[in-house]
Amino acid sequence: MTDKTARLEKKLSQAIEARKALEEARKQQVDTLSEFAAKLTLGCKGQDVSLDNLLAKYRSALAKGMDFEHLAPLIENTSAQLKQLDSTNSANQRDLVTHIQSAGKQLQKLRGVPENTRRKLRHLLDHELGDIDAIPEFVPLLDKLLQFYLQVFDAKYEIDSEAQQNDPELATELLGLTNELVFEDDVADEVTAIKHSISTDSSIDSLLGNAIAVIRIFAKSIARERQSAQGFLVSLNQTLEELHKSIVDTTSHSKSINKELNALNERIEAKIKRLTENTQKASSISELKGLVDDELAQISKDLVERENIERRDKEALLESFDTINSRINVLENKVNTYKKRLNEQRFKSLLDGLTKLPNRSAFDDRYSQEFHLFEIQGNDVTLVVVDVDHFKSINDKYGHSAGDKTLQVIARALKKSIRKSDFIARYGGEEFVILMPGMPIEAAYAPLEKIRATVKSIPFRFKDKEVRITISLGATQLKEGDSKLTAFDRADEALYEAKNSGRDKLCLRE
Ligand SMILES: Nc1nc2c(ncn2[C@@H]2O[C@H](COP(=O)(O)OP(=O)(O)OP(=O)(O)O)[C@@H](O)[C@H]2O)c(=O)[nH]1
Repeated sequence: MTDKTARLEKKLSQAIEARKALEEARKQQVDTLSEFAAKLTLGCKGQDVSLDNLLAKYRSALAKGMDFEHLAPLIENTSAQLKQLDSTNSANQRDLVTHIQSAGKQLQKLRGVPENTRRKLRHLLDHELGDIDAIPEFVPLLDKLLQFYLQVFDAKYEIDSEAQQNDPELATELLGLTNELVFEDDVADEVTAIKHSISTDSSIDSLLGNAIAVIRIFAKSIARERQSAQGFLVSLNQTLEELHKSIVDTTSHSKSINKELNALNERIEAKIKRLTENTQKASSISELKGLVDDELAQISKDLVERENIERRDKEALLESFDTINSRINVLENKVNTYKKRLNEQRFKSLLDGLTKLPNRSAFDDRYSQEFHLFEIQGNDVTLVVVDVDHFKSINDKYGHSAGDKTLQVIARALKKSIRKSDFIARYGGEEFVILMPGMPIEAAYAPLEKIRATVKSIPFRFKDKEVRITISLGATQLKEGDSKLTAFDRADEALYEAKNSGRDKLCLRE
């Protein structure tokens, strides 16, 4: 009898141990989830200051191990803030579109716009620009393009004779702007055709049409980018909400199971106590047998019930962790893919689409850094401006794509000829800049001469004719009292001198 009671007590204490282990495992899983949720919030950082603050609070609450009931209001606030951010973005974008459209409507009212251009403009304003969302990095470029459009438009109303209808300067400017934009591969042919048209026809009407075409392609690519960003944020938000719900469900489910188990435990303990008391009180073996049989039957039933509850709890818990885990995996993949895209986009926006060299924005950044270092350390920095000679005639004689190919070949040759520590960028059109930190101008002479000779020795072949292409270079060294602009102007003057003294030359300016 005492044996049976001891066995029951042992079984009970084993059950309690198993329960403890289960709770420990659950605690560990919840800790892992909390850590992951904290990392996830870092993915949303940088969108908005108040959102950043809420996310920081959320992370610190998770780090302190705050339980989910207390986290719930924080999560609700964060979700509300995310929604608000989304509606603010939409409102800003609606404003931008309204401004663009009202400016465009005014333009449409003006007389003298060629019918074809007017039609394209109307389509651009009514459809394409309406579809875009303003991603901050793209706004300045879009703005530049629109300003360019207005500039060409003004030019149209200033011209008074047929002879002035061409404006090569504006054409070069539009070409430069188009070069600054990085387009997806699927529109590469369209962009090449537009660039060709800009460099072969600088009439104002054609420039107006081409400016619209560039804005159209650009707006499309922004809309695409925005859609994918929006899709990502929406699904991130949804998955976070689902995750939150799963965790809250699991927690409340565990709470109710705990209550059930505690009641059952109390019942079992009371029965064991009663059994012990009754065995002592029993006056005959048969009375004792009857009592014990009844009680044991009850206790066994309770223990089976207990096992069932625990099994169900364990299964439900495992199932809910599986769901949470798979949601987290999906989310993690989405976050990684999107981060990769963002990095690519950031990287792309600093590269020149044609030559894949750093573009002018990248140069401006690097030049500021080098200039700053020069101001505090006074080290030697040589700045070089390189320009392809008579490049226009290559376009004119052999076509715009031959011109593009030439720029790519020269860019590769320049890149190969400089040191790892030097920096080269395509500054615009057929112009490149090189920064040579740690290089005094006297020492730069020989390597720059070598670069000039290397380009001259490239065997270009167009229309079965061997063509020699040369470059002119102007170089200067940063000196005390310089600003970025004065130093750049000095290098430009040196280039001008090289051009004026017959091209295919390197000129230095102290
Ligand atoms: N193919 C092609 N041509 C371009 C590109 N960017 C600018 N250009 C052309 O480069 C030419 C530059 O001509 P100019 O500034 O007159 O100079 P140049 O003919 O090189 O003559 P010099 O500099 O005086 O030796 C213009 O005809 C532009 O249309 C481009 O990305 N591709």
